[in-house]
Amino acid sequence: MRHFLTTEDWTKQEIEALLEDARALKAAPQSGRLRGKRCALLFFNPSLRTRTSFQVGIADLGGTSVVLDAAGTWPLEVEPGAIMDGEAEEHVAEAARVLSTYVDLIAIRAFPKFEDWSREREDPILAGFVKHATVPIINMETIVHPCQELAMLMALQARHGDLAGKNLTLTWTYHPKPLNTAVANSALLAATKMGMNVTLLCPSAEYMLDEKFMEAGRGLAAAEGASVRVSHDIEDAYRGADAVYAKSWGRLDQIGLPMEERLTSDDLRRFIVDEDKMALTNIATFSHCLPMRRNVKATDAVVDGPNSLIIDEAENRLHVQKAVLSALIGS
Ligand SMILES: CC(=O)N[C@@H](CCCN)C(=O)O
Ligand SMILES: NC(=O)OP(=O)(O)O
Repeated sequence: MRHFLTTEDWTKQEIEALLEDARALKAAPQSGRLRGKRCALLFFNPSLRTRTSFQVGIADLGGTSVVLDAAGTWPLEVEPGAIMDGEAEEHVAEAARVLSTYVDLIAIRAFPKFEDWSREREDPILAGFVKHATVPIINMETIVHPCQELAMLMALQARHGDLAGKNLTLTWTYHPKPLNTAVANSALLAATKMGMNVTLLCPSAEYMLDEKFMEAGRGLAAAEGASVRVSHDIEDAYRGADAVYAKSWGRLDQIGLPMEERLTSDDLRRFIVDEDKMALTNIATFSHCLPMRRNVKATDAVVDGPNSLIIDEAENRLHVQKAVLSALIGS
């Protein structure tokens, strides 16, 4: 039995095969590959794209899905051995095993709570389901977002062809709230796996991603003869980029502090993706996972410009997830 938890568990050839199948599914959306199959989609956080594209995609393949919003199910405990005298009414040991008797696959979205990174970086909710469920698990975004990775790669390949040797600048952007690092971790993993040279642009060393993802990215890049570098210099990081990917994230060293102590300096609004910065690039494409605050993360001119891939990438979520579902439980 195979899961889709992180692309780190899938070889480059397997990722290429998923992308190839996604293109086939885009051309011929309907099939009976999931006939008789039932999927549970469990959301601990909001979603527009993931929720819709999974439900529609499962229907396209002849399967059925049930969406469970965590707010509408029982508060869940995931710690092994917990004395459950707090908020949680149910342990993942039961939740995962019971769901496994009803459905053929469980997909989970569970962002870190940004309370204790040393624990959250182990992805405890997803790990709890993997441990106790007896059906395949798909990660719909936890500390990585592998479905977004595939959608990003599909959009980049459609525009750039072979991605090997192309330069991707992954830029941090301002956002009023400290956001999850999952999509940034994932953009790094996906791009390096395909042999792109990644420049990670962020304001200072405090904004670095978790070293385990940096190390993984460096390893993947090295295997493809590509590179990962970090820059805190906006002009330097944009120069020569073929693709710009934007994401905001909160400082890992501030996780657990009260929100009023985690405010981002207004000065960092200058990291917005705008036409002046894009003019430094090699006529780069622009993308972002969405949802996106316009004129905070990127200007309207960039978002609505001819090199913006945001809608293509979002559409691709449907196609790539159908390929993943087919690979895990399809006939
Ligand atoms: C506003 C917010 O929390 N955005 C999330 C959503 C990512 C895509 N699902 C983030 O930027 O991490
Ligand atoms: N990009 C993405 O995962 O979108 P949603 O959060 O709307 O699902």
